[in-house]
Amino acid sequence: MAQERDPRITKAFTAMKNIGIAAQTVKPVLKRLLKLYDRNWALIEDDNYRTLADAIFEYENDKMIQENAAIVNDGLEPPLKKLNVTPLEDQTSSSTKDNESRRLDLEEGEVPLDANEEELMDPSPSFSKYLRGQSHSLVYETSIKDRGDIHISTFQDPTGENAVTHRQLNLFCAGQAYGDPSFVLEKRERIREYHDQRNVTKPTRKEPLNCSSHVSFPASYICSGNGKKADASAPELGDSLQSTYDIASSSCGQVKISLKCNHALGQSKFQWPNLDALMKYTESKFLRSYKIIDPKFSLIHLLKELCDSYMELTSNSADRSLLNKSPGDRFHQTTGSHPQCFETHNLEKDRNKKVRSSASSNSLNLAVPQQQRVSHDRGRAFHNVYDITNGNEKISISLLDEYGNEHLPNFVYIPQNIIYQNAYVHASLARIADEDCCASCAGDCLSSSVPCACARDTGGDFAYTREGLLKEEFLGACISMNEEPHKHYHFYCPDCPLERAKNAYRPQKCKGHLVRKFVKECWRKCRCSMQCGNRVVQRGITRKLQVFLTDDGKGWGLRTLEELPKGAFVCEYVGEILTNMELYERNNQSSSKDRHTYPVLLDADWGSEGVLKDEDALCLDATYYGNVARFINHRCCDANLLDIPVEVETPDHHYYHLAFFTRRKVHAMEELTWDYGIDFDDHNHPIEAFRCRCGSAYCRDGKGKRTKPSISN
Ligand SMILES: C[S@@+](CC[C@H](N)C(=O)[O-])C[C@H]1O[C@@H](n2cnc3c(N)ncnc32)[C@H](O)[C@@H]1O
Repeated sequence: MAQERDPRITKAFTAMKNIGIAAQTVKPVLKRLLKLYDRNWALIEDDNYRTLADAIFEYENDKMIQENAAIVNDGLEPPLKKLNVTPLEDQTSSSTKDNESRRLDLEEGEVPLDANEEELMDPSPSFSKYLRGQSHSLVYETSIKDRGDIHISTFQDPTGENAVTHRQLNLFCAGQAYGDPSFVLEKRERIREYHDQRNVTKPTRKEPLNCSSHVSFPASYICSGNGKKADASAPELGDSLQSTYDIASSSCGQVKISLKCNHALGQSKFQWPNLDALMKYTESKFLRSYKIIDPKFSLIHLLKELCDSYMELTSNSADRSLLNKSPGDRFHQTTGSHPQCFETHNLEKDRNKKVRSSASSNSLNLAVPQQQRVSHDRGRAFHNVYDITNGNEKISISLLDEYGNEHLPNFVYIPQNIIYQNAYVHASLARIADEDCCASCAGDCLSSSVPCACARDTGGDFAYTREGLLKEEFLGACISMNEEPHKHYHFYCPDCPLERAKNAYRPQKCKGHLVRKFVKECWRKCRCSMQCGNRVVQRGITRKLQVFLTDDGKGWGLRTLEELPKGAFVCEYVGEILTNMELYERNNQSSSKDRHTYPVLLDADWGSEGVLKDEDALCLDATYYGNVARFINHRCCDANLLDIPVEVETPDHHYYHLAFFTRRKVHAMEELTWDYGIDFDDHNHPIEAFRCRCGSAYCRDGKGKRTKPSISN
């Protein structure tokens, strides 16, 4: 005679079925719980079977981890570390000693078999479709700790709409280790709804079953398909109509960007999308709309950058007008003031520190950069320009005068060189011969097994690494030329345009021009894409930079706000392209105070052709029109930047780009400097040298030591 079923078993199975857990999954766990709790049903039934539900999830979680480990072990990867996971079985074992003698009513085959119980064993048609051939059938949640990162991976599908096999899930976890937050969240929500429906107050655990971390949701997880860690946390579910989803935050977490969704206004069956998919989807829309071509573009980075910029502004900005939020502002200020914020300085005290007065006045009355803010705080004026480039660069570059004692620089920001008047720049497609371009390349030239024609000028190998840095060997050779120019080849013009410009009637003998190494980038006639790794300088500034007022009397300077690796491109020296003659005339016309202190001679390959015509002897002047490089101060010998000639569109090298690369790793907030190559002893030079305040131990300006350092690292 069949034994009469305990109605409590049926009720437990029904409760679990209601939250999508199949009878066959409930059975082993319930069996163990009864054993563990000494058949105290009250503990199991409490909180509408909360304990049972939690135990099932933990049990499945343990199983998943073990299976993941098995799969990973099958492959080449080491097993995933399993942290703090104590199988339910283990926990029960201690109790079982006491309870061994107790009879278990819920034995194998004792799952209720009457009509209702039948249903428990054979779930709804849609659910059974999902279950076919599967050993498990519930909301899965996996919390795996691997090398310190918590990966969550879950799936659920009580409706059968998203059938994912257990095996597939495991592979997903092991192979990619990226989770889909939507599943975790939905499951979590369903459990909460389940308890809510029954008017349950905050659940209380009678006894911890397991010390596994999965019950509380980790604050962050690996969410992106490209392996980048994003700060994303489970939505706050406190309010049933609204969920908040943190998607990005500043480095220290003070500023966050969240998505808030009002379920009541959206679809009835709200589901959180997978963050990675959401980012990819938005990115593709974004790329289409704004034609962004940088292959490294990532929306999550953009959002993180927004958070960091927010912090930077609040930290660095002495200008309260930038920080003060009006009701119409898009952002709410959610953080407290950064410790560095609003540091106060005494104007009188600072005034004594100031050495240089502004050199900004000039007869051309050129535009002052827009967006400038000048504020007054406790008697002191601050300058804070949000973006001195006026949107001309892909990245904004701020200007900060913490002392409030300097005039704003007066120039027009240009992102690319412009010809002043007479300079002859041979930049036509017809001048680029086939051997000067890669007409049969596609995509990224750096990924081709045989370097293309564009690598010919750099000895058959590209100057850049795949990471967009200058190769060690190439950089080393350039550093050596810079440190010991006398050891390298110099070209001596038979009729030097430089000397001609100084004195057309009685030009002096050429002093020699160092023949320098060039980087050669792919250009328009090349068939590779704009994302080609051999196009770095032409893609413009990507590093976070800031113009600031130096505290050692050099005037404005440029610093990096982020750490820069060795060999990184920082910016190009941009200005007006003048002939040397034009520059000389400019100098003669201006008063000694207005002397052009921003010219650079483009003489790196003057030896390639015979006598240079005046219109071919070019230089760049950033006095009136220039980019951020005009703020880079000089440092004798051990500067952290190196200027390197770059051929983009002109193979003849009379005109070329001058690009700054880091000579070594540069720390965030370090001033960026380069050695102008000034001979402080040359008193006949048309431009009088400034008194050097570089602070280098190797300063050449009379007072410093004369030995040259080697700073190749
Ligand atoms: C290219 S600009 C650099 C930006 C400049 N500091 C400014 O405020 O616009 C060159 C001028 O900066 C100043 N400067 C650059 N390096 C210096 C140094 N090591 N010592 C003193 N003054 C320097 C000199 O006035 C020089 O003529």
